[in-house]
Amino acid sequence: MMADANKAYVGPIPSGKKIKIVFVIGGPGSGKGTQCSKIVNQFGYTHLSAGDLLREEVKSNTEQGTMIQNFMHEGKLVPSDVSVRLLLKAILASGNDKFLIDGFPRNEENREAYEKIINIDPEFVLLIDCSREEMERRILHRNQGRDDDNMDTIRRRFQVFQESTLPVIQHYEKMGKLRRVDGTRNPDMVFEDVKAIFEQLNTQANQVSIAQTNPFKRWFLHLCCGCFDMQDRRD
Ligand SMILES: Nc1ncnc2c1ncn2[C@@H]1O[C@H](COP(=O)(O)OP(=O)(O)OP(=O)(O)O)[C@@H](O)[C@H]1O
Ligand SMILES: Nc1ccn([C@@H]2O[C@H](COP(=O)(O)O)[C@@H](O)[C@H]2O)c(=O)n1
Repeated sequence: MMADANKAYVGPIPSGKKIKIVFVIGGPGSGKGTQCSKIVNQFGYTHLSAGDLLREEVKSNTEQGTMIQNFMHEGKLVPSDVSVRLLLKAILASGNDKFLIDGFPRNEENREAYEKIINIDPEFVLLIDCSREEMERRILHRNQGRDDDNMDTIRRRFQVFQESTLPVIQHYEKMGKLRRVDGTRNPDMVFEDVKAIFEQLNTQANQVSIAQTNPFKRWFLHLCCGCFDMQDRRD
């Protein structure tokens, strides 16, 4: 049997480390990767694409790589412990403390395995909403030589999205964690909405840290927010 590094023990994440996770989900070709690059440039996250990590693993020529290739070729989801361990390994290898996890969780099994193995509550889940016709058109024009960008596999990937990913979306919606953007527009317009969501997260984080560290600034912030409130009411 060939040596298989990914079956080796990985983790856990050191308990004192504060790590921020944002999940980015959406149908195949909805523009997840495209928006993630823009978020990375503007907000300094590390982009981890579950699909890219799996594609890398396929190249490793291991038994696990061949198993993954078979799942991907059919547009099916790879067993969750495999994708979660690849994600964990990538998080541990990175020096960063904030991650966009793109294309994950794709089903309830992914979500449960993540909660068992990584268990860092996502700040929020960004859903890029797009019509099926538009996603299909984009994938067929993508031209990146992906083995799964053919009509048969695309059909299967859409089916997986409908049957397996929608319950995950509903789960996060119930928890108040879902942030939905209309992904049918051009990439810059979509990013305007995405940017506003990340800016809001930064504002909340700043207010929390100010409140935690400095009572004078907390009082000042309270005063300013009060003034802005009054300004809003006057307008
Ligand atoms: N808003 C957009 N408008 C038009 N084309 C787009 C838009 N966003 C992305 N694209 C193009 O559509 C194709 C798919 O985009 P991308 O790879 O970002 O999607 P994805 O959701 O990551 O796909 P997959 O799930 O299949 O990996 C790419 O060729 C990309 O350049
Ligand atoms: N959580 C995941 C993510 C992806 N896969 C497999 O990879 C294929 C391509 O994914 P993209 O996000 O790059 O479109 C996908 O069709 C699955 O076969 C997975 O199993 N689990």
